[in-house]
Amino acid sequence: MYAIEVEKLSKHFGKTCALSEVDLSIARGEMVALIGASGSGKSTLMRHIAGIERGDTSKSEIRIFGDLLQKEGRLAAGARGLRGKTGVIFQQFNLVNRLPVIKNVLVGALGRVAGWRGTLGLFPKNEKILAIKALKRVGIRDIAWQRASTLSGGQQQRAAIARVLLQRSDILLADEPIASLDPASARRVMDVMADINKRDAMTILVSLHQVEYARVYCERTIAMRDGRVVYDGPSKALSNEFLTELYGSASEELVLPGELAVESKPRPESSPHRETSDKTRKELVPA
Ligand SMILES: Nc1ncnc2c1ncn2[C@@H]1O[C@H](COP(=O)(O)OP(=O)(O)OP(=O)(O)O)[C@@H](O)[C@H]1O
Repeated sequence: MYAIEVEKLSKHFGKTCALSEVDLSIARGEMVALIGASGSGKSTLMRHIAGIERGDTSKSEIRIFGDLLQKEGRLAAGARGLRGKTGVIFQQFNLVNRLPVIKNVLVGALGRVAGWRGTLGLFPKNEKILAIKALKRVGIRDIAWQRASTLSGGQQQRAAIARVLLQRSDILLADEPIASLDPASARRVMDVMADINKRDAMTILVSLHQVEYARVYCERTIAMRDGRVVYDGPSKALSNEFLTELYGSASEELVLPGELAVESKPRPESSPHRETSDKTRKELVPA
């Protein structure tokens, strides 16, 4: 059973072709990287899979766990329900800054809480307990009552992941979640996602600017260029030379600057990844 199936998806914004006949399928429980230079269509593709954008009216289809999300530019009748299966995190703007972290996480439970209670922020005790558990899971239990505006970028992303946990989504679409983070924070966020993928079998599609993270955390990478899928296969095959073949000089954008000091380090108990062997998993430390 595929978690995500995209068939012949095209999208134009005026004369700009953002997606051109994209075909892909992602199995339940996979963690797949989506890479591509700026403007290659990654965010647009994610928004379509999340059901917040509609494709062109050409012959296209998106299915979530076999159920139709959109077809030929129209959202399906069951699209609303399917959206609930998908949690989304972005590079920025994930949290309401003036609210404490726990309230931001509790937003994930809104679908289960009566409308008026949710509006007033009156969440039942069991949901609060679940929110605390989710924060513990992502390693930021101790800042549950801090205002979101005071969190570092990495902590904000982990809070956003906790919200997706509370939402009980089956799919996580993470749109450049580590683009503005320092390497250590980026690794922690990737570790948390890898852990959720492994232990909860959550299907994850994560767009990344730097291919090094794809090689370490995702067995499979889908690479896009100018709205098309130009590679779909093992991440380990994406050598810098191959990237140059795919992207020409734009490949520089996809590789961390400078030589990487690659050192093997035993991974923490809480952050293994099912599909990444100890041999291939390396610490990424810019030299
Ligand atoms: N709402 C929009 N209106 C007009 N053009 C858009 C819109 N959204 C995306 N585009 C265009 O579609 C193309 C693909 O954009 P998209 O944001 O999907 O790329 P991306 O790979 O996510 O880029 P980045 O890595 O910079 O976020 C770009 O040319 C972009 O300018």
